[in-house]
Amino acid sequence: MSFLELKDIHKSYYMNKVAFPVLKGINLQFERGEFVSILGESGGGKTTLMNIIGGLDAQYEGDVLLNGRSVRDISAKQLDAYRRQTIGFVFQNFNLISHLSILDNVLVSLQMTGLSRKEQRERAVQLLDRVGLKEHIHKHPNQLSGGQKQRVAIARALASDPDIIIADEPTGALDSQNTQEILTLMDQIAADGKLVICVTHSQEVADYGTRIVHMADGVIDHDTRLKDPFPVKEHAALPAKHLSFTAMVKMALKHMRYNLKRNLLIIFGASIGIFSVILMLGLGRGVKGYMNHEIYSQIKPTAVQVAQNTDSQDPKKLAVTQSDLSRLQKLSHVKKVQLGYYGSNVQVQRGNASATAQVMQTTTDQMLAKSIKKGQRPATGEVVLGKDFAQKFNKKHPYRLIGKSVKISITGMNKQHLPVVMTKSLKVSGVSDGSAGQVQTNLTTVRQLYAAKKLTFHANFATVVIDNLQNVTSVQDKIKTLKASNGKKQYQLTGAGALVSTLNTYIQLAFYVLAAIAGISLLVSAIMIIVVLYISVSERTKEIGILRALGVRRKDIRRLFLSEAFFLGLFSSVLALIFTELVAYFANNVATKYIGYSIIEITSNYMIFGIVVAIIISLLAALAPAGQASKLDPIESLAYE
Ligand SMILES: Nc1ncnc2c1ncn2[C@@H]1O[C@H](COP(=O)(O)OP(=O)(O)OP(=O)(O)O)[C@@H](O)[C@H]1O
Repeated sequence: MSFLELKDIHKSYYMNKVAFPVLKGINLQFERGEFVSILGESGGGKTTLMNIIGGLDAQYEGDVLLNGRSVRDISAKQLDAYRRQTIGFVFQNFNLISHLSILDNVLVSLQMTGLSRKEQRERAVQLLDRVGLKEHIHKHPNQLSGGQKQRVAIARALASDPDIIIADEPTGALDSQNTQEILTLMDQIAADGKLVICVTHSQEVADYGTRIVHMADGVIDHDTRLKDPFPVKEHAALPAKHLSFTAMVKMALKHMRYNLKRNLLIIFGASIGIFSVILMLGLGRGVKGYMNHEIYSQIKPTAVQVAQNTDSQDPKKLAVTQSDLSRLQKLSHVKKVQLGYYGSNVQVQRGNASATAQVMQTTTDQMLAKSIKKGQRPATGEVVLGKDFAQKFNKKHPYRLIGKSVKISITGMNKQHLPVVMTKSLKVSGVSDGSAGQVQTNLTTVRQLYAAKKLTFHANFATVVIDNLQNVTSVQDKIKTLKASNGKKQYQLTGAGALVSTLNTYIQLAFYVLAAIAGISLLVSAIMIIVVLYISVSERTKEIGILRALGVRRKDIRRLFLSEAFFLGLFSSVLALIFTELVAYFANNVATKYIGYSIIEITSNYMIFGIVVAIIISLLAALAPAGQASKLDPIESLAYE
C-alpha cells in the first residue's frame, strides 16, 4: 500500500454546460521521502491535480487514497482537517497574509495544533530560523524580498508538521540564487521523510528531485525515478485542532490595527449615531427632571388637588362635600384630606386703585411655605397677594402692602341664580411668588364672605395629602377611577400636580421620537458597516483562500468577520459614550450656571443600551458579508487578483 495513491482521476471544467476535460485518468503512487516534480505544458492541469491532492477541490472522479483511506467522500469538516494536518502548501506568489507579521503568518498554522502558546511560538521561531529568517520575524511580508517571502511560506507549510508539502511553482518568481536556496530547503524537507510534490516548468528544478512525473494531454506520459526516496523517519504527528475562537478574535484585532486609519474613521462614523441616540435619551430624562423639579419647587409633590369631573359652572355641581372627603380619605396611603375653594375674577381694591385677579385660591397643604416671599400665610380675615399682582398697587415696593388693608370682592350666586357680589376688607398678611394664584385667603374667610350675604358656600376642590412620594401616582390613578352613581368618573385631578404626569408623558414621548430620529443615523452606520465589510471581503478574498488552504473552517472565516464587526460596534459605542459624557459635562456645566439644573442625565442603563444596540447592529450588518466570505471557494479565492 502506497502512502498516497491517485486512482483514475478525471476532472472537467464546465463552461455553459460544456465540459472541458483537463485530467483524463491520472494514476500515481507516492511515498514519503520522495521529492516529486510534476512537469508538463502550461494549461496541462498540473495545478488542478495539486488542488485535488491538497483537498482544495472535491469535484472530481476517481479517488485519492491516503494510507489506503479515501479522502474523496469525506465531509467538508474532515477535508478541512485533512488540509490542516496532512498538507502544507507553498505557492508561486507566496500567498502570505499581508497584515500579519512573519511570525504571525507561521503562527496561524501553528494555532491549529495542540501545542501550547509558548510551544507554538518556539516552533515558529525555530522554523523561521531554519529558513534563515530569525532576524526578520517581526517584519511584515511587504518588507521582505521574494526569496525571503517564499522561505516564510515554506516555514508556514512545515508548521503543522504535515506529511505532504505541495509546492506549485515555488521558484517561478525567484532568481537563480533564491531558486537554489528554496530547492535545497525542499530537498531537506524530503530528506526529513516528507512527501514533496512540486509543480514546475523548469527541467533544472525537476532534476533536483528524486522523481519526475510528466503530464501531457491530461494523462501521465512519463514517470522517471532519478534517485531513491529518502528513508522515512517515524515521528509522532503534531496533535491537530481547529483554530480557536480567541485566535480568530486576535486575528480580527490585528487586521483592524493594520487598517487603523480606516477603522478609526468607521468607528467615528458609527459612533455618531449611537451618540445622538444616547444624548437624546439623556436629554429627555434631564428635561423631564428639570420640569418636575421646577413644578415641585412650587408645590408639594405629595399633595394632589381633586375636583368634580364636570364642565359645568354650577357651584352645586362643582361642590366637593364632606361625603367626598370621607370617600377620598378611605383610599389607602391618603394621610389627610381638606376642602378648598378656587375662584376667578376677583376684584381687589386699595384706595382708588383696583385690579382684577384672575385666580384666587384658599390656602392648602399643596402650597409650600416658601412660596410666601415675605410675611406669612393668611389667617382668617387676611389675604396674601402674589408679588406681580401686588405690584399693581405698589410697583417699586410690593412688600410694603403687608399689614395694609385691601377690599376684595367675589361674585357668588343666590338661589335664583342671580349674581351676588360679596365684599370684605382684608389685611395683607404676606406676598407670595404667585404660584398659588394672585390672591390667597383661608377657607374660613371665604365662608364668612358667603355667610355675610346669606349665600350657601360650596367648596369646589379637595386637597388629598399622600403619605409617600412613591404612592402619588397610584393614589392619583385610584382617584381617577372612582365612579359616580351614574357610572361616570367622579373626579378629576386639577392644579399643577395633575399636569406633571401628562407633561412627563409628553416629554418622554417627544424625546423618544427624537431618539428614534437619531436612530436613523444608526441605520446609516449599519449600512456603512455593511459596505465596509463587503469591501473588506473582496479585499481579503486572497487571505480567505490562504486561510482555507491552511485548513481554517468556513465557520472560522465567518467568525473572523463577525469579530471585526463586534469590535467595530464595541469601539464605536465606547467612543460614543465618551462623546456623550463630554457633551453632557459641558452642557450640564452651562445649564447649572443658568438654570441651576443638569439638563442631560445619562444613566448607566442608557450606556448599556448604547453598547448593546451598537454591537447588535454591527453584528446584524456583518451577517451577510461574513456569510459571503465563508462561502468563498478556496481555489477561486487563491486565484483572485
Ligand atoms: N476554474 C476554472 N474554470 C474553467 N477552466 C479552468 C479553471 N481552472 C483551470 N481551468 C482550465 O483548466 C486547464 C488546466 O489548468 P491548470 O491551472 O491546472 O494548468 P497548469 O498545468 O497548472 O498550467 P500552468 O502551468 O500554466 O500553471 C487550463 O486550460 C485552464 O484554463
